[in-house]
Amino acid sequence: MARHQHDPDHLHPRPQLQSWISAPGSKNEVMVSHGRAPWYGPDGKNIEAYVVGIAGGSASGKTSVARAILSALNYIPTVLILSQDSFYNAHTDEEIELAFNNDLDLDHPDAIDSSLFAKCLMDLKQGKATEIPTYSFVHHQRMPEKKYIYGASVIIVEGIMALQSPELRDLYDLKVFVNCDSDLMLARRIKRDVQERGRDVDGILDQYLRFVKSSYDNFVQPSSRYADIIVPGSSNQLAIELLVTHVKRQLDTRSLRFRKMLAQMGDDEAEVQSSKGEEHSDKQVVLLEQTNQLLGLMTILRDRTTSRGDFIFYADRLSTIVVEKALTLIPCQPKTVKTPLGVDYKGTGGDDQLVGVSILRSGGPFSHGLRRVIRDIPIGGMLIQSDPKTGEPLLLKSDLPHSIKSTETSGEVKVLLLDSQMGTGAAAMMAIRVLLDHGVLESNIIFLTYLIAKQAIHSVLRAFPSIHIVTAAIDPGLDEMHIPYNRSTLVLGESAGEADFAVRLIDGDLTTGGLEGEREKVDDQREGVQSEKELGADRFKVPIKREMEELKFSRARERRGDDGAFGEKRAWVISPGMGHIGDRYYM
Ligand SMILES: Nc1ncnc2c1ncn2[C@@H]1O[C@H](COP(=O)(O)OP(=O)(O)O)[C@@H](O)[C@H]1O
Ligand SMILES: Nc1ccn([C@@H]2O[C@H](COP(=O)(O)O)[C@@H](O)[C@H]2O)c(=O)n1
Repeated sequence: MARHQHDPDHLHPRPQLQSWISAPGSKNEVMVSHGRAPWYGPDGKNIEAYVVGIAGGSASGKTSVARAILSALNYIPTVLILSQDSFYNAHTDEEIELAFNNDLDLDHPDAIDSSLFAKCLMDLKQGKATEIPTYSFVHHQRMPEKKYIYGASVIIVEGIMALQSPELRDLYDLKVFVNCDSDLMLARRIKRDVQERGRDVDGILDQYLRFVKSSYDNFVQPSSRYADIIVPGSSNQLAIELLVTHVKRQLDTRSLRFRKMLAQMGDDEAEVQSSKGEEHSDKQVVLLEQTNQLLGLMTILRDRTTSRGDFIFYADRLSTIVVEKALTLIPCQPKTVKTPLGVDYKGTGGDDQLVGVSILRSGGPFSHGLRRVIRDIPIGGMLIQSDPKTGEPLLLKSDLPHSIKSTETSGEVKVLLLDSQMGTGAAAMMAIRVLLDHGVLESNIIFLTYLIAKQAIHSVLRAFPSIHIVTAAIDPGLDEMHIPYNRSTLVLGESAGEADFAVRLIDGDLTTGGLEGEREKVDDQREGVQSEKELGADRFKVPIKREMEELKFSRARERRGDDGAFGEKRAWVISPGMGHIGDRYYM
């Protein structure tokens, strides 16, 4: 049974449908819901997205079937409809003129850029980010802008030639053909093309008689032999329900209980490692030298009686030390400058390809440290939080620096990935997976943290053996806890102190009221240091608020004296640890 199917669903508010391509009449749609659960296994390897290919004649009802499936899968975090319409070839001026005279054959398989279509689909299926072209039926032309897409769990492909190319067929998990009466298709097409594509009836009929009909007979209809399921083009609710049941069943077999699996695997592996005497010897982990000065700092940070002001001051101080250490892992470029005396000085320069990515919100303190060391470094954010019921990490949003989002530069970028602590390693793994999906090289990722649970080292390095981890401390314990919560005042993302930014963003009182004000005052005192807001909070604010408006921050309620625990929330906590670093720093 599907993970969320029986959730009475204020926990999973109804997803938003958005059309993501601005060209008129675009059929591409993406459905985004509360967050994306791990799309990879504990080995860090992506589990492929489920792909449904839908073919059928023009106006047979392909898009309508795709949309019906999409709405029926409303508990799946990201479902994408990818239309073949986006992949029409770019045309020359002569071809455009022919098209306006209904003299261009746009119904031949060669009219579609099938290899680009297959490449984009392959990227998405493998969990990678991709860029989709946009096409205008009004201008008969491919548009200059491309659309960045990342993170679909289910992809529904639709197009008249969707089952035509063997390259595309190989990528589908399920092949569907929409079978519709020709007269009905023509009637629908006339109506649609007049209303949506700026055509006149004479032209539509001309084009139909010249190209559309013969293409249907010669290419489209014969491709129905590849279909697993034939769906009628009208009165098709029952067929769609059967289709959806099948897809749901397939998806259920892929669902994971990720964090628990990691915690258990970490335990086993840590035992094996200790028995071999290999604890922490891995050269990928850089533990700061345990000087008296560092131990003194850690003592203050671990002490439950440390005031919030002191906690912030010493956390900031420690983050700069960790950042400085991490920078020693990045090769320097030689750089010659002129001194004020006009003499050459042969020194070194920073790496232009270096960026920071903060796992929000716990990475916030590190962003401050990083900005103190490299003032103008681009810093992106990823909003990852825990599902309160399962403890699984959920990716709510990623806002990455341009150099990571661009396929041209992502292979060169070096990323300092920032989070206050790593408990099970689940949030860290998710963040690393996002970076890899964008083409960042594993060996170019350095994870910076104050504190890491021993087990997390094994979990993360087992999956991603080439990353580096720089930490101030390694703790032995990781305990599963069951924390009571009141359903109407749910706390999210507190497991092991890993990213829990959303909770603050969804509570108007906290973001606009007293506590935020207090934080602002602290930030104001730091010259040249970005506030939490500047570091990404605002960018995440609107969508999170909209999608999760029913969720409230229970701690705030607790402080206000509300009670009524409703259920239990699962969390993994590092021991002896530093407590909930996000809360101690921000609240
Ligand atoms: N099952 C159906 N019953 C009634 N009208 C439908 C049905 N499916 C599609 N249509 C209508 O037919 C037109 C074309 O449908 P669409 O799904 O866009 O076709 P395609 O994607 O195959 O070109 C639309 O106006 C749509 O409302
Ligand atoms: N510039 C273009 C490109 C394509 N067409 C027609 O679109 C039909 C396919 O789209 P459906 O949404 O109907 O599947 C195809 O039959 C082409 O003739 C067009 O008119 N102009």
